[in-house]
Amino acid sequence: MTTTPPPIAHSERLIAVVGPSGAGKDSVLEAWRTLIARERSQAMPHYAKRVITRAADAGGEAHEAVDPATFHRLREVGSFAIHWQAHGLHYGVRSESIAALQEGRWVVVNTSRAHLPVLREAAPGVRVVEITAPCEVLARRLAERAREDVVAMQQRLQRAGIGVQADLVVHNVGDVGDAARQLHEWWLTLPPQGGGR
Ligand SMILES: Nc1ncnc2c1ncn2[C@@H]1O[C@H](COP(=O)(O)OP(=O)(O)OP(=O)(O)O)[C@@H](O)[C@H]1O
Ligand SMILES: O=P(O)(O)OC[C@H]1O[C@H](OP(=O)(O)O)[C@H](O)[C@@H]1O
Repeated sequence: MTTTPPPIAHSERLIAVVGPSGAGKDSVLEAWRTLIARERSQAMPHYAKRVITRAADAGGEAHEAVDPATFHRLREVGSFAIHWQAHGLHYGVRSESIAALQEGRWVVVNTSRAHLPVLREAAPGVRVVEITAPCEVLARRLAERAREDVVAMQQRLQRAGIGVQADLVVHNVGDVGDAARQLHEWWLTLPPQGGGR
């Protein structure tokens, strides 16, 4: 039996970061975190950790690695506020990972473009940030990152065209710090979080 994720309260402070594989979602979020840390007056948004059926040592973000059986069990008992599937992997965000929304804090989740319609149903206030780059740039970055094999990279590139309606589009083609700055400037136009910025 598959459980439908419950509605997400206070979703107006949820930021969904999406974009094609290799666009630099993780990199821009990391650069944004560094930027905010430098400007100490600003409270950090909460970055939601992901549960993924991918090996812990696969590289990239620090995710919670689980096997498929564990993932399905967690999903069936309703542990996830958000969950989706892509690239043959399962992804989930535990309810406690977005609990900061209840305190009026901003919560950032790196999620899937294909899953956005479902997420918008559960979280009508969600703000969507698309991070993107041209196809040839994606191909080069995926090859350089070398986290996936060639077939998996091709499959990721084939999804590059999935369209999104976003509140902010960041073209991450130059310095990653510039992309993070664009995201930051946009975030500063939004209502401050509980406890201020
Ligand atoms: N502005 C940039 N300039 C040069 N390289 C970049 C830039 N942004 C990201 N990269 C590099 O591109 C690769 C992909 O970046 P990253 O893993 O952040 O993308 P992603 O969108 O999170 O991808 P995925 O969805 O596959 O996890 C990484 O090796 C990263 O170091
Ligand atoms: O192609 P779409 O549906 O946008 O997204 C698919 C998935 O690919 C990326 O995952 P990863 O970080 O590369 O594992 C995204 O974060 C998302 O979870």
